[in-house]
Amino acid sequence: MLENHPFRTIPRKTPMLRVAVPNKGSLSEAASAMLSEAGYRQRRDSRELVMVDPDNEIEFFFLRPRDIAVYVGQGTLDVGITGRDLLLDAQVEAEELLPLGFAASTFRFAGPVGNFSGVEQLEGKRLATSYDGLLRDYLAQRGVNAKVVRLDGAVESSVRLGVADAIADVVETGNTLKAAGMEIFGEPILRSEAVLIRRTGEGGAANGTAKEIDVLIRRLQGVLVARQYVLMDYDIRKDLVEDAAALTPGLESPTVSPLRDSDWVAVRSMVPKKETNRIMDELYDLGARAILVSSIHACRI
Ligand SMILES: Nc1ncnc2c1ncn2[C@@H]1O[C@H](COP(=O)(O)OP(=O)(O)OP(=O)(O)O)[C@@H](O)[C@H]1O
Ligand SMILES: O=P(O)(O)OC[C@H]1O[C@H](OP(=O)(O)OP(=O)(O)O)[C@H](O)[C@@H]1O
Ligand SMILES: [Mg+2]
Repeated sequence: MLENHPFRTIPRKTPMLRVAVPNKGSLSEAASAMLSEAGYRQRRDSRELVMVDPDNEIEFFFLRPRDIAVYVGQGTLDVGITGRDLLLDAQVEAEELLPLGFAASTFRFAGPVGNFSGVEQLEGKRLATSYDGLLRDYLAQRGVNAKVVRLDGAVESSVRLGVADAIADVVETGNTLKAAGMEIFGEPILRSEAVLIRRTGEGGAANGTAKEIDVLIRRLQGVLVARQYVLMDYDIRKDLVEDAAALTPGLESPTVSPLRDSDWVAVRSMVPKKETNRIMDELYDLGARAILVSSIHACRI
């Protein structure tokens, strides 16, 4: 009866790794893009609920990002990609394995312009949020008693509509808050980004998938490094090589190779992508020439 059902499990000797991937929202596209870059097959049609990658012995389940921590926490799925804020909000037995460097946001308090300046002013107030678990924990830690109003979305409208005095919500650019006549106050409750998660403790890799999880982590780390670093090559006079190496220390140590002109050497090093131009300028000022930058397509560190 289950033969053609999308959730049928294919009988196998060793269990496949079961991975939860966001099917919609802010995390979805970037998560699938990262998995593709890491060499995994991803769905072509956004209505697909499950997809097997037989070459890598992995099954991907496309689920709501908010639900992913629940499936992983219960051990139904081995690992998943979700937001750190969603993981903490779910209050389940799952932990972060690897930050993934996309969908960065902060979770913050905000109120009508001029109304609040600190968390202590929230005592006895009504706070609207979609992340009530996260917010209740934070308020309890700080000993603030406030009424938490749980809403599904468009939280910025809740104050104007009279159901709350202030809000706690995801802030990326701050444009949504500004448009609603609100401003942030207090320290950020949390800094979030997409993360790879796994069930906490003993049950972490209960069904013999520890090796596949390690491979997945290493591949994702490879993508992160390839995205964050470039390869820099340059020629420099031998007596300046120590100064140059200080500018381009690389991950372990730069490669220094001899040149036909024995007064000069060629140096190759990995450099943080964001600092490429500053480092090129400084190397040039030092006397380096033929400075070349190339992107890293893939790597294992
Ligand atoms: N600008 C943003 N808006 C919402 N969530 C964001 C944003 N930037 C990053 N995120 C992260 O995305 C995750 C929320 O994803 P989710 O799919 O639930 O929300 P969404 O993008 O608001 O989708 P939807 O409202 O369509 O359900 C959280 O981890 C959040 O921190
Ligand atoms: O700081 P910004 O760049 O403006 O982004 C943050 C806003 O984006 C999200 O809302 P979304 O559009 O997902 O609507 P929702 O609140 O209904 O989920 C989030 O809940 C904030 O409202
Ligand atoms: Mg939303």
